[in-house]
Amino acid sequence: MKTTTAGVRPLEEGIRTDFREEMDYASYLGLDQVLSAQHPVSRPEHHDELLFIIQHQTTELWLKLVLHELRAARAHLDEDDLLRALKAVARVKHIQRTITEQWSVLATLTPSEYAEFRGVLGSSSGFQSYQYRAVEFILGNKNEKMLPVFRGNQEAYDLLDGLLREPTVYDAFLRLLARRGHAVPDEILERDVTEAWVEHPDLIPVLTGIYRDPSSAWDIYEACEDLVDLEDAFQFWRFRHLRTVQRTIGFKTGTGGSSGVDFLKRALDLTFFPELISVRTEVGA
Ligand code: HEM
Ligand SMILES: N[C@@H](CC(=O)c1ccccc1NC=O)C(=O)O
Repeated sequence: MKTTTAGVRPLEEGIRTDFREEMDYASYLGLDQVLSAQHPVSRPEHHDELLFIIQHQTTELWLKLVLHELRAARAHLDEDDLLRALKAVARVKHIQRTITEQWSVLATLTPSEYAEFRGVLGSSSGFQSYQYRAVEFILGNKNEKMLPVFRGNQEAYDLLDGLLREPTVYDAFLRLLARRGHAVPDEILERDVTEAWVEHPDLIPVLTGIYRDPSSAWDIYEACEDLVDLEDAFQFWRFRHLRTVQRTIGFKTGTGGSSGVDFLKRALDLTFFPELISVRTEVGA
């Protein structure tokens, strides 16, 4: 009878083992920088602060990729390459699902554990996440009142100031629709892109026409549904964040100075693409 042995798997002849003179896994990934970028400030160091830091840093790394892909999607839309834009959006949706799922790790931080080191955080808060703001801006939730928060960080300020002045992914999508001959209102095509998006009622009939006859523009119809997926996924992240906040600090005031849960709740009422929601009221009405 074959017995199970703990044993040791022999290394194959061809496996490389000498990286004294060439790039290896750690040097390619810059692991010396990445794995030495966690600096707990609690003294003595609290066991759970590493979790708190890594949860944020992994989210920020994923947000860096989200921004990279949304910039690419916007560029592909500007080049009328809708399918290539949708491939970038599809990747973003998977990233969003990943960062939403990882809330389950932070949810293992109990209120008592968090209270033991929350004090060392000072006024720092995720409210000051410039990559989160950048993703909100490129999707259309622009707010120039956010920029002063980043006066002390020129790189962050310039990133957000740039995105504030650029068209959003939705602008690029609607301009593509106009180039395809759809009656996108001029007020949209000529809008001040530094402003937050507000619903344009005259756009709804254009989208209703597509939703009532998808065969007239299947790729546009699919793109609309993908944008709604993107918004849903963003809201799911906001909701998981809100639930995590509620379970760790209840209804305390936030370190960033907000009312906390009630302030976060109001973000759930926002929508990046209001007309794509309103069209659902019209279809089948
Ligand atoms: C124990 C865990 C957490 C607590 C208690 C918490 C609490 C809060 C609170 C109270 C706010 C409102 C602003 C303020 O007054 O501070 C906030 C905002 C925010 N937090 Fe967290 N947070 C936690 C984890 C995270 C994590 C892991 C991230 C990931 C990056 C994050 C990202 C954000 C963002 C982006 C905002 C701004 C949201 C908005 O403006 O709507 N938070 N957080
Ligand atoms: N605003 C949070 C503090 C907090 O969560 C935080 C602090 C420093 C860096 C990131 C944070 N995450 C999200 O806000 C609180 O009120 O406890």
